[in-house]
Amino acid sequence: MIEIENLSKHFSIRKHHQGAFAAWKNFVTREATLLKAVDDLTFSIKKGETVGYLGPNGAGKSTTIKMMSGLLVPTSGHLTVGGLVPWKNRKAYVANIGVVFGQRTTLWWDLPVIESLELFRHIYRIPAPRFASNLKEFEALLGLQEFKNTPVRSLSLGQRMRADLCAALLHDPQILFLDEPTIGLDILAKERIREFILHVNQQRETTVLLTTHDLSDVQTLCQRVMIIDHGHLLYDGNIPSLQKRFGGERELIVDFAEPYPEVSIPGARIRQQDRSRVTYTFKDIAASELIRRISKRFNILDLTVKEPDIESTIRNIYQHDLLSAPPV
Ligand SMILES: Nc1ncnc2c1ncn2[C@@H]1O[C@H](COP(=O)(O)OP(=O)(O)OP(=O)(O)O)[C@@H](O)[C@H]1O
Repeated sequence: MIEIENLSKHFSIRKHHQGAFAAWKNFVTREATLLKAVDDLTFSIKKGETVGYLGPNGAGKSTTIKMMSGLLVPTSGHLTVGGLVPWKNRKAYVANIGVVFGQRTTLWWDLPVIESLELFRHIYRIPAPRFASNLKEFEALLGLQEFKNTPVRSLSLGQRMRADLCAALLHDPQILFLDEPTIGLDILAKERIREFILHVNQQRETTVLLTTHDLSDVQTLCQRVMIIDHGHLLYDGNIPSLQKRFGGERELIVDFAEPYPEVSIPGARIRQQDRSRVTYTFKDIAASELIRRISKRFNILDLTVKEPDIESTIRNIYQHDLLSAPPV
């Protein structure tokens, strides 16, 4: 569905010197440096996949999405989406994609939501029955009724995002690009949007590429994650493998039948001991083996195993540059 090979986007940035002489020098020499926002990227995405596209600020995520949606032309490399080149076959291409940028709306600011949606019907030449049935379905799922006659400028952020999602999908695109679709939303609004994206992916087999800094979006929606930084692809795989490779330690909380004075176990560290409750941390040993070792020596009342959360795994990767070399 999406094929990307050796894709790069470089920006030429003018150097800025301070002062009048420097400004003159700037003007005369037009000194520039090259910023490699996306650098030699290769990957492909199959129909129906939901992929989380992650990376720290400035990593090159939006630049990639802009190229994929045809808003930017690459410096070099190959990119096709559904067999089309996004910035060449514009008309045929936009019929195939839906785009939502969390930071800005594609709707008409002064028009009521429903009139904006009607305009999309004309722009995309959506047949009337198709438009009506899609609108009915999306209205119900996104709860648009309560604000469909309100001008876009007066909507809350969560309402605006719901209206934007509806607008992006009315023409039945096969691919949906989402750039920070839940940014700034409260937990309930986020949940509603995630449920809607899942529904669309499952019922219509829409391919979804999602950039977000909210990792619970990724956990709920994505079977696959790609991590980029400095324009390079650093990781491409699923969340469990990422956790296994870069996750922190797991925790085993044990409630003993009585307080034992010495509860050390080979393969685990004691993080906390509070009378008969002990918290162990472990990484290179199976939980079942650890439990076996403990139960051999002590009487146990209760056990809980806690996985490291994805948030701390990703933080660990960014902070320690764990993926910088060699690339996967
Ligand atoms: N039009 C442009 N001209 C010059 N530099 C640009 C332009 N667009 C993006 N950049 C630079 O390219 C790099 C990648 O930016 P991009 O917006 O793709 O990052 P991002 O991963 O989406 O970041 P964020 O999570 O902060 O949105 C940044 O250093 C940015 O300043």
